[in-house]
Amino acid sequence: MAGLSGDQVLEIDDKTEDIQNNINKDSNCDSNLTNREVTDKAGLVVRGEENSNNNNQGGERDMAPPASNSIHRSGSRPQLDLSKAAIQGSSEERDPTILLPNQSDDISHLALDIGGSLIKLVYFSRHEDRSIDDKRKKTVKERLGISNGNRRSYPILGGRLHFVKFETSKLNECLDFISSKQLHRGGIDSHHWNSEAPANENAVIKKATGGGAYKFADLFKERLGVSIDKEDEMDCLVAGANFLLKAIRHEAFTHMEGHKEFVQLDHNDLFPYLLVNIGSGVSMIKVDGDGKFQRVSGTNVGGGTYWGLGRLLTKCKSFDELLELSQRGDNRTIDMLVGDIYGGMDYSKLPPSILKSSQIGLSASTIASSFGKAISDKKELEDYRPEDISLSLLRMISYNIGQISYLNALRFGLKRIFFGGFFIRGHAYTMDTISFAVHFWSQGEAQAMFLRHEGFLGALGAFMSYEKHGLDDLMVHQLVERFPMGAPYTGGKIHGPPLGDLNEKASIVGFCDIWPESINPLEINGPGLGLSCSKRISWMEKFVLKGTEITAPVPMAPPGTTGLGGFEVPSSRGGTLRSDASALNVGVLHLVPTLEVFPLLANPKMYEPNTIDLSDHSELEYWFTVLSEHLPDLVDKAVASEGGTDDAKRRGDAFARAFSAHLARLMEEPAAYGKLGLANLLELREECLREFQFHDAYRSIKQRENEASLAVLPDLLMELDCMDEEARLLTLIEGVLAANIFDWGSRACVDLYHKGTIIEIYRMSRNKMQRPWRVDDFDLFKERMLGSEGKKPQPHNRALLFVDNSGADVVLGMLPLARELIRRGTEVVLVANSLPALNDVTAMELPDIVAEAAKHCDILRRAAEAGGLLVDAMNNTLDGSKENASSVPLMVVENGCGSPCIDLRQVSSELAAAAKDADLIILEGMGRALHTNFNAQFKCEALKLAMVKNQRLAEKLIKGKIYDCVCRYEPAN
Ligand SMILES: CC(C)(COP(=O)(O)O)[C@@H](O)C(=O)NCCC(=O)O
Ligand SMILES: [Mn+2]
Repeated sequence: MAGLSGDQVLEIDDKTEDIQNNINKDSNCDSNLTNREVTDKAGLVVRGEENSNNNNQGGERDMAPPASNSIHRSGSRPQLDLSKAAIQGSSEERDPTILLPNQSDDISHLALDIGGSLIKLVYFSRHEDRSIDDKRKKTVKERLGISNGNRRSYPILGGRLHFVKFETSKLNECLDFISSKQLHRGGIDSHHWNSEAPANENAVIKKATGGGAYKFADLFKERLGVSIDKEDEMDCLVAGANFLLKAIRHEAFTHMEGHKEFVQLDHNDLFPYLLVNIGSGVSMIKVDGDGKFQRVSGTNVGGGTYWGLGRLLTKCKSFDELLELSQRGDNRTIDMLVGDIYGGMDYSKLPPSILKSSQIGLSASTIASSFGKAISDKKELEDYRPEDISLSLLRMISYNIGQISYLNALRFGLKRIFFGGFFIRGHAYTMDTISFAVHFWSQGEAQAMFLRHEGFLGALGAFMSYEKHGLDDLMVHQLVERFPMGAPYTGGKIHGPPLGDLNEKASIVGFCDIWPESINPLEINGPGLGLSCSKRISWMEKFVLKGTEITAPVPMAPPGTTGLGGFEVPSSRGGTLRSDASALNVGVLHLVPTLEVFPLLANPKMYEPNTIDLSDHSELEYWFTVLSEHLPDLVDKAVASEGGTDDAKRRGDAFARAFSAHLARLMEEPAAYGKLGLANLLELREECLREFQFHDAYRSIKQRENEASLAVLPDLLMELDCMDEEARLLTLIEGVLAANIFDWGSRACVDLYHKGTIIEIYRMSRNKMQRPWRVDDFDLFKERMLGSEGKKPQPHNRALLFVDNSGADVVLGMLPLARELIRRGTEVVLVANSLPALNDVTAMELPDIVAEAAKHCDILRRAAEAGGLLVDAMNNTLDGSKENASSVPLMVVENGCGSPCIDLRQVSSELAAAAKDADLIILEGMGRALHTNFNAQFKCEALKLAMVKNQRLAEKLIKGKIYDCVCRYEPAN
């Protein structure tokens, strides 16, 4: 099959002479472009070592973006600064956007659920939109018919929803937290949460639910000057559950025998359901719709019973300790089992003369009576192991709740039962036990489902009770969940007193719990926490130290004996309980009202972006290893991109630890953060980099490759123009495939770059482009483009080109292809990332690249002018042509993501609008066309182009080998 073998590629260093061919090997043109000239023109050698040496000498500083590019977050309190406020656009518009040029801080809002054992906090931080409404955007908006009028008013441009909890006994820590984040300010009246803070702070009202909203109201007033507006607990639970079930894709899951599976819910068929909230006590609520519910039952035997009795019987100091203890327990020592009564025999195996009904089917290990053995044993409390007591209690309570729940579901004919409340704590054994009881009593007819945000239903509901926040009608695709470093380890713990020096760092508890999302880590010792410390840099040292303590959560030793003696044996033995059992599996919810489902997906409900299934453990292990091995190199690049300073090195180190910890966590529990695909892992890496303030690790590499490629573009275009249509189309597609080799995310490719210049590699790659490619639908595509038997087909109306990498990939691959389409009368929209990811080109960078290319090409220039990409229209035509007639436009839109892959369920509104009139999609690169969307079906024609730069993927996906190519053409669905 076609493609470069590893050996062939390795010849580059020795055989530079072999690649003296011109870019177009078949060209009849008398190109005078020699390899030497190319290299000189480009002036570039991309040998990795030379690169990083330069970087380490601080050579990159020049390339650093202007300061305004970095996200500024002041630690001081957000107060709206209305000075110089102005209406953007027409003031006659219905909800005109008001620009606050001097407003720089987040705006936060808070709701609480103050329960008997835990305080749950949901708070929202909103960022003012500081994106520049540049000319490109304006023209694109005009062309695509996007107006500000359809922008929602609340929240103006989204924000983030955070979830934190505290033990109620540590209320003061909670108050400190609220105070340090200034969450008690902002929002005056209880209805309009987006009203701004009044001068008189005493008027500030916060929504709260749970008993503590009454009990601690005075304390809130005294300490924070906040009045508590009490919300009905049931109302809140239901509102919270409804919001989660409708708005979060991977919220509900089943948990049977240690296996977690996310449930795809049909939002139109959600009601009715039974909501079982297990807090200190248990409420069972029949939910028929938004705000329509009835508390149908409950039980006083709940989480409080487990914790209360458990504390008395075992002397445990915390709920989590008690839960942990249960994992080493054996309940047979204390529970009376069927076998104990029947001499070790299953009830069903008793002789028929004794067995009245063989239908009961109780096994010898079934618990006949919880704690029943304690009656006959002549033992005292001290004679029982606390571990066994804890397990026996846990099973007793969980089974009981499962059973009562099922009976209530049966009573009202409800198909679905959702369990929430902090009793569950993501504890595998508890969930298995409840699931088992539901399954057992319903004889498999009913299934228990659990919620990832189990403990936050009430707090979320209280939050929803602020009117007009616009969250109630948010859709799944408008929410992006992110897992900052703090999230998996959130314990809601607050820092101790101000830190003097590094020796005190060990005393910080939960250091990483609260900084990443709303406090600029660089200011962690600054005013953000109300702490003052002159050693500004010390936070990172502390983090790094703390990071070494953050090992992957270690599973407890399997109890071995646990589990025997149930109705049957739940096979999950709580092995997934982490050492920090209170840790949350929830991230920060980013609310992005501008995200939309890509309108050209043939079947959005069935769409699954990921091609590789990471629930296959060997697959997960492989990608885990690949990403771990990439890490040192990535850290080098990231640190170099920030000038190689000591601060950058420390951040690089912390990033490596954070990302490794995430990987380890996911290896242990792949579904911890929702359903996991390769795209999520690759995105997590980019997010993690951003979290540590590395905004564009490959910036200088991208710039150099762009310059080198732009230098040879005119020659390439000249050669192309000498070809006939058919040869040109083939050369263009070859060009895209060949240039896709410039991928800094692939180990094999990076090794290659150490052996040659980009131009050498590019030529080599092109010369190896023999057809047929491993997946080769070129002839079909050619027929669609050029027609057959003399019939000229209708050109496409609009093509969306999802571009991938900077440098040769976009300049020598995708731009010439775009030019060909434009030449045929097709509007072209280049779709690029909103944020950097590896060496992918971004929508911000593209206009400059296009402008540079347009200097040498009239077709591109006219199209770019028409698409608003050229700010100053050039007067001189370069090819002497007088064709000044208007051209079809070339536009650039952002895709809404910052990852090497793309999930088409969540794209920018710009892209969704551009898709409206599109009849051709070209997806390019491994990330966008193979890892994701390889199997995606579209309503319009689709061309998927990529070079496979990973041996394993090549074997799995196309039964080929590394450097094989994919050209998949699919007609409209
Ligand atoms: C990150 C990538 C998807 C980027 O590929 P691209 O979309 O640029 O073609 C790809 O480089 C990749 O899958 N890399 C990891 C595997 C490896 O090192 O082989
Ligand atoms: Mn890429």
